[in-house]
Amino acid sequence: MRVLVTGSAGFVGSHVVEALEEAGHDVAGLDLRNGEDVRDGAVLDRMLPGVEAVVHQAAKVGLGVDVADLPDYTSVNAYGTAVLLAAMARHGVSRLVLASSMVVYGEGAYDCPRHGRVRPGPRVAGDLARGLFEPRCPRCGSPMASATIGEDASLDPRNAYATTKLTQEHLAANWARETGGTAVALRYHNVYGPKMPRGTPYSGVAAIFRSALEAGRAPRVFEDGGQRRDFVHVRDVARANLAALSGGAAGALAAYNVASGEPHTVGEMAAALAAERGGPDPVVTGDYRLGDVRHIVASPGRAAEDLGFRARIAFAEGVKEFAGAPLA
Ligand SMILES: Cc1cn([C@H]2C[C@H](O)[C@@H](COP(=O)(O)OP(=O)(O)O[C@H]3O[C@@H](C)[C@H](O)[C@@H](O)[C@H]3O)O2)c(=O)[nH]c1=O
Repeated sequence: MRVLVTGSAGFVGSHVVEALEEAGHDVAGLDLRNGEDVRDGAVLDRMLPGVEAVVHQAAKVGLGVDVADLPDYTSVNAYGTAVLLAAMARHGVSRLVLASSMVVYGEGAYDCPRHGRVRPGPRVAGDLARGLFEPRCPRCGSPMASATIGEDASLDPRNAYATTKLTQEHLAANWARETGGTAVALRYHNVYGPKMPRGTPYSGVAAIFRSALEAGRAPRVFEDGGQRRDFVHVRDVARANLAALSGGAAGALAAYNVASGEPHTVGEMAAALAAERGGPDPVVTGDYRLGDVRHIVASPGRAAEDLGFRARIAFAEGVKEFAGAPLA
């Protein structure tokens, strides 16, 4: 297939390009680093003729918790996707794979012993400052056990980044309905791996820990380090994109978790990276970021069933490689 990858020079995008080429696809790339803006319809008009599918990775990423960030996130993620979809319609491109994110869920799922499956709201500063990190049942205050989250869970985007990621899904669903196109949204969990951007506020915790260790500093673990995440290796994420190119159904958007199915705590990630690099040992600070979710544990079953995608790189193996791999 002739495939256009947007964000092709980025962390995930560059691995996607490699995976698609290895599978024999004819890949074109578009990236801001090469002066190509997805919001520029004329650029798309030049690149889309002959393209059969678009894999849309270009986005403004990061935490996006500052209201001042809203215009930029909306412009790049929401408006950029709208321009891309309109151009795809003009050129009769009928297949889209979209990089979405687990942030569309907000907090993870929990089981209350009295009320069953619960989706708690944001944790409050007062509780976090007192070290009360685990969300309690909003109805009865009982402690809850974290549970896996599936694609049918209610969506609860809580910041600029999350809101524009969900908007991208809605726009893609609209495009699919109107044009009969096929859209697959991949909700990435915590992606890590070679070429991850060096520790900036915009990169994930694995890169931030890795950068600290490289500089001889101890990784600083927030809360008590018990926050659960699904760390999924970037080459597995690239394979998920490849699988998504032949998934989905005409006229609709299908959304999938892209996850390893093997949750680990943030403390485990810090400890494993520090052990691989020979220290320094992580420091558990008790600090917290307001707006962070406590646990988000993915159910990877639907992607396995519908797309045949199963992550192959286990945590121990992936972290061992990442500890010594190049960062961007
Ligand atoms: C930066 C940092 C985070 N943490 C904790 C906070 C969280 O509980 C946990 C995970 O934090 P983060 O990796 O920042 O991600 P996160 O789990 O909040 O996820 C979000 O993060 C964005 C970077 C991505 O763009 C988003 O798509 C989304 O994945 O690690 C530390 O303990 N130490 C640190 O130095």
